Amino acid sequence: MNDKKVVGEKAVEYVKDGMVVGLGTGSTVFHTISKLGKLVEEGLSIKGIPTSNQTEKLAKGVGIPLVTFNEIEQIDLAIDGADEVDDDFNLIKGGGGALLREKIIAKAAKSFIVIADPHKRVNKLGSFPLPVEVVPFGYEMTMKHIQNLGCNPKLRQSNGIPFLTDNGNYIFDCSFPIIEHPRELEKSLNMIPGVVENGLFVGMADKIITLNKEKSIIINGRV
Ligand SMILES: O=C[C@H](O)[C@H](O)[C@H](O)COP(=O)(O)O
Repeated sequence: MNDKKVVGEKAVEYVKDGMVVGLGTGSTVFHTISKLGKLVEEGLSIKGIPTSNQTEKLAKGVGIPLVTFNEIEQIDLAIDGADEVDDDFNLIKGGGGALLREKIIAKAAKSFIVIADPHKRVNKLGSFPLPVEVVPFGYEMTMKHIQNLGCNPKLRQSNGIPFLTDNGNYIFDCSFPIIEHPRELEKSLNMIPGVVENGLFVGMADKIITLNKEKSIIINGRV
């Protein structure tokens, strides 16, 4: 059984005719987007707004009509994966480098559903290095300020050169000890000049779709 496929396809049940849907990035939401493409083919009428160039390409490929922010009033629902999910619905995202657009879209959505295979579930965030997007200008100095918050930042590389996000920025993957206070850390990071955004999503997710040990689907909703 493909856990990512199971949770990814389950999320499709929340998509209704006429909705504007925020389309996340990654290997879990791949299954959501593929399934939505099939439903569009069968007559479902939705508009998608992608969180990355990769997702834009995928969504176009499966026939989902896309919109941009200047064409819509609001996003009804955003669906996305995560790198870590804690018991309080806090997330680490950005393993694929799409965290900035993902956060903009999650924030704009009336409802935000996170799909996570069981490996993503943790008691406390921090085993997965936290992605932090920074502008290239002065990144060496930005790195020192990030480091002062108590982590070991590594500049993400791709084929021997710095990885570039869809926004033309760099990513530091920051190994913290366990993150005890995600809200505070999220704010402190974003106070550093040069930091564009970080992968902590605190208090944003409304629903987590995952699997339990027996591989049954569980859906946790914020009360
Ligand atoms: O930048 C990438 C995103 O935050 C992804 O949603 C996250 O990395 C999870 O990806 P996957 O579903 O491939 O594990």
